[in-house]
Amino acid sequence: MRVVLKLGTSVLTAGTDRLHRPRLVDLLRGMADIRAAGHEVVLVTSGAVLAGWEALGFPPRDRTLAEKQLLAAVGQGRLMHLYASIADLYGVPVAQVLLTADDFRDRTRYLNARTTLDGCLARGVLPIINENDAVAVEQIKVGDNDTLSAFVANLAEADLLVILTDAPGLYTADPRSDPAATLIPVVERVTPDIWALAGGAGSHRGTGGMHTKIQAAEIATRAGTPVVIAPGDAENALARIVGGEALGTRFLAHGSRLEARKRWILAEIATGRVVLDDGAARAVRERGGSLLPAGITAVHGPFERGHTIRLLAPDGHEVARGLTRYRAADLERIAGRHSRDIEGVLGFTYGPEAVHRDDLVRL
Ligand SMILES: Nc1ncnc2c1ncn2[C@@H]1O[C@H](COP(=O)(O)OP(=O)(O)O)[C@@H](O)[C@H]1O
Ligand SMILES: N[C@@H](CCC(=O)OP(=O)(O)O)C(=O)O
Repeated sequence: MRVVLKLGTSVLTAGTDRLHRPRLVDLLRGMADIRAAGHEVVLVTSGAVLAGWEALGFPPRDRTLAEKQLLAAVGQGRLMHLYASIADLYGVPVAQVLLTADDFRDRTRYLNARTTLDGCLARGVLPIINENDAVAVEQIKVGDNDTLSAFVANLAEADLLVILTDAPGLYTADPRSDPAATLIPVVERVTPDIWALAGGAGSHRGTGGMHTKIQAAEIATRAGTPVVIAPGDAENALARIVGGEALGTRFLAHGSRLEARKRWILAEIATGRVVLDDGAARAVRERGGSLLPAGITAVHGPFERGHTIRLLAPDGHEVARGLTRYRAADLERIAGRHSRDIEGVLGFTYGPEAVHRDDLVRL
């Protein structure tokens, strides 16, 4: 399974004012354990602002954006240093990836971020993601790491999103203020009744409380990824959740990830077209195979890398639709050529396929 794990400030501090080192050791051991069992982990972490606050000797709290950016700039490096040194104990190399909303909006940046994540996972590196707070002004911010983790789950096409926090899961009311509140073990759909359960902005150190977690669950489950919100202080929480134990609250996915992806590809407006030779048209239509540049006879742009394009048979009949890995101008130069020539012709390569079979919907 590919798992995106989100750790909130509340988990990293374990109820204190500082990053709680023993808690970080436990969490990293948990990640190392499930990696050793064959799973892939992408970590989305908060805690930069808190780490900066700690490093500067706990100055009076100031909620302005400029102050938070300053604290994050001070804290992000320290946070990463802690992660890197503890992960080292378990032989896990780490990578820092800082993202903002623009990285999800701009298709080229989106695809490049995905390439980096895939590269990390293929090499056994643990990617550690946070919002790039130091540069992200209000207009370009995702704003909270729960939502960021749902975007990352889509980007990484995760099989599961686990959000660990300081509450035992989603309760019928904020358990801090209502002692009679009880745990909701399974949420089939994020309905208005579920939204109504989210209290205010959460703990005094966290951002967003349960509201942003429900929002994250809605985004991820719509794209086909189930979500678990669970307590960060439960022993072996991650391994137990990945093993299927009912810990915290599980939000069920709407259909499979592949179905969601295909729905999304079909919903895109496709103005670009490529014409395939007979062999390629048959491979795509009959086997759902990838489209290689060698099978392309004509390119009708303009389109950019990552856009949805139409794949036409030699008679003009549309056989499939898919996301192109190359923009029109580049495809024109490599059309009809062997994939091993791509780098020589373009000076770079995004891989041997023009449209990968995972990005293709047959019609
Ligand atoms: N219905 C609810 N069920 C559980 N927790 C809730 C609910 N409504 C509000 N909360 C609050 O949300 C808090 C978790 O959010 P937050 O402090 O932002 O954590 P994090 O730092 O992990 O993102 C909990 O401590 C809890 O007080
Ligand atoms: N990017 C910020 C965290 C933002 C955030 O959503 O915090 P939290 O509610 O603790 O997950 C930081 O690193 O401090």
